[in-house]
Amino acid sequence: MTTTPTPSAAPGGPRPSVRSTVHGYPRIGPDRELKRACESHWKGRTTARELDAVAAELRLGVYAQLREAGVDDIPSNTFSYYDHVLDTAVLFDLVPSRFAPPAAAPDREEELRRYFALARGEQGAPPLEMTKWFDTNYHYLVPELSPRTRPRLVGDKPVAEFREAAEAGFHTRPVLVGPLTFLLLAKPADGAPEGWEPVELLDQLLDAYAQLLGDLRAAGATEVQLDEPILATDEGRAAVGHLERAYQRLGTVTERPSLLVSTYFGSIGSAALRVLKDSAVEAVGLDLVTDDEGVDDLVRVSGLGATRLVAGVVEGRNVWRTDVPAAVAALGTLLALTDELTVSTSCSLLHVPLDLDAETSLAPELRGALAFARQKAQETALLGRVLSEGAEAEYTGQGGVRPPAFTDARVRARLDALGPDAYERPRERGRPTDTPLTTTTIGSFPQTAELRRARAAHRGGELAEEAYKAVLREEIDRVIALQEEIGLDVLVHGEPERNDMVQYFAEQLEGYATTRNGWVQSYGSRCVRPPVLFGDVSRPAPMTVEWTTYAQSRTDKPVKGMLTGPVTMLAWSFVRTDQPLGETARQVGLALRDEVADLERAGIRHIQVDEAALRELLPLRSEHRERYLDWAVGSFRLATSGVSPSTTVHTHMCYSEFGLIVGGIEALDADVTSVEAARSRMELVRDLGGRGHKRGIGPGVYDIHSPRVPSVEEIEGALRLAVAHVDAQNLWVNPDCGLKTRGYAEAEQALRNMVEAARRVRADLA
Ligand code: MET
Ligand SMILES: [Zn+2]
Repeated sequence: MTTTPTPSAAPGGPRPSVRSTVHGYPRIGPDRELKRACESHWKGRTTARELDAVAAELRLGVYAQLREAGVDDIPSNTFSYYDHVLDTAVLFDLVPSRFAPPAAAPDREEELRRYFALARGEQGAPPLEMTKWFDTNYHYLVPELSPRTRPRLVGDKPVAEFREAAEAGFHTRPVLVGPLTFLLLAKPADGAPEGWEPVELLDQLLDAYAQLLGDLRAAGATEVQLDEPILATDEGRAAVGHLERAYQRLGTVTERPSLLVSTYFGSIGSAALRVLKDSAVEAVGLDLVTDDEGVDDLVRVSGLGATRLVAGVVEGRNVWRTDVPAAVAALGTLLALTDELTVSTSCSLLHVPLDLDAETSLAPELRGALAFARQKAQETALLGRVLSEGAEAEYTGQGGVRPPAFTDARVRARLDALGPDAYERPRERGRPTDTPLTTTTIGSFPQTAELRRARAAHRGGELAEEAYKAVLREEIDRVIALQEEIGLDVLVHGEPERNDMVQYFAEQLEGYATTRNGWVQSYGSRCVRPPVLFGDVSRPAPMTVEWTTYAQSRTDKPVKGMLTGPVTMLAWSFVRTDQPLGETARQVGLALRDEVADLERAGIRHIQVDEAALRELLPLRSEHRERYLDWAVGSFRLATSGVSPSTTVHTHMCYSEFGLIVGGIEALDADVTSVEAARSRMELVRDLGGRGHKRGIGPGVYDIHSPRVPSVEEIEGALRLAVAHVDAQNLWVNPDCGLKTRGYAEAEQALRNMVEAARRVRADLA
């Protein structure tokens, strides 16, 4: 390997002083301690003090780990019991009125109870809505604001955590959600006047932030980080006026720490960058990984001058090792565009697992290409040392992160040989059924404790393969019998063999690896283990045929096969970055196409390919969307277009805000599309109806996210609304998502009510 000469601001001059930091760090603990501690507190098994003690230990563990990694500037207030946006709302007293106000002097028990009630709901008060944090799989709680909301500083979490760290010997940089991002992510509360927007509270909120900055300074903080990822979206970029006002105001606070405005998940454009450069803000953090435009923006504003650049060159939300020589070279270019530089991650490390050292069973070649949060912290520290101390010797051998063995010539040859007809089904293919309002479900049935135990025992080697399979077959028998008895039209096998809709397939596909301990927070105490898509993907053997055909053998009614689509397989995995995502999606599409063909050959007439995450991966900026939808749709069509015209292709999505991708949904060309519509009053049905959608549509008629059983009348109402917009022959009747998180008692009753409602509406049509 060739060693890149270490750059310095002035060739031959003194080395620049470059520091290192990270924007944030995983909070869940090495062994998901936070999950366990929260869940046992919710069950009433531990006191607030006991929970607080676990949390304090986790925080100090993070600081110690970052120091040990060699990171110079350590962030604090990156911890949260549930979500950092929720923390911000509570900090500034932005709590909807349906939650009882706190007692005059609430004790800690009461304080935490109220906090978790916002996240999880309580008697008579449903929780705040939860939605995806930008284009990640982390979910935040959406603040509800109205013109009557009065932001004021009522909490001290950032100050308390700063002090706690200081007492333990760590001088930290408190991290706050920035005011602009907070307001643009909030929504108007029910009853707010039409057209009113939360950003109208900006000035009042800034006063509260100003007070907080003063408090932090008084506690000894010298720098504060304000996260403004909203600037990577169209909406944020359009709000430069507000941005200017916000940082103008915060800049004038007399006794304050210096301000780092950190942006991530994409470039922010030169207009926003110029505003920040010209403001009183001392440092700006830029994501230089997600797209190529960050450096261009810097050039366009002629560099940052005296404003310090916190350069996000270490990828914060994927798991690949940094190509250190390439990063050193990139940082060299940046040194010409700023007087002062700090090396950082592209975003918070919240989105990657904690420590690669906890993985013992990954193949060594793959392991050598990976870095989790702790390793990424070490990388930023190393980059800082290389630039300021010339520690080149430390990184010999840290380039070339991807061994060539991960490519598969057969996969590439097969894809190259495909013509355009591989992506097309005939336009004329008749109706999937003769009945209007065909009833079905989305795929999974309740995952009982017994099933989970059997799966764990099978994994642990205590339950032999055949015995495990017998348990699964028994479960399928029961699910099929139940559906027949309830009177559903298109049945499913219930997915009892799947731990997770992505991991199940990742375990069986070539090119994918799964981790033992690679947990990442998804929401609250819920963590997921995204698999790693590292190489060319192919399907060595059928993945679902055994279970689907077994189910079909138990009934005369059609059984629908269930697969997870290419985009969702990518969205909920860590994906290789050495080729465009679209290319990787096509490989997954091809592997699924093989599975679809095998299902069809085995006599399965309905095949569903779930694209639950189609909306999630939609680029944050509209200019990138057409290209995305192009490859997303292409990979789905590759997976599904090999079937005969008489096979019914279904797809499923679980979001309600589809406005932006209605065209994409149409382009998938599925025969039946089921969507989450229960909570959005069938807006999508109207949208599609308005566009003259010709294929089947199954707007979810009830919300499976709640244990509540919907009444027949309620479902009937939803269906009557739907038939007003969609031809009844095209209307399918189903819940809004899979039933795996529900119990049998409620799932069964809800399905009975659903089938009865469909019968009533059908009878009226006749
Ligand atoms: N087929 C899957 C299920 O029913 C789809 C879930 S979408 C998150 O569980
Ligand atoms: Zn779903």
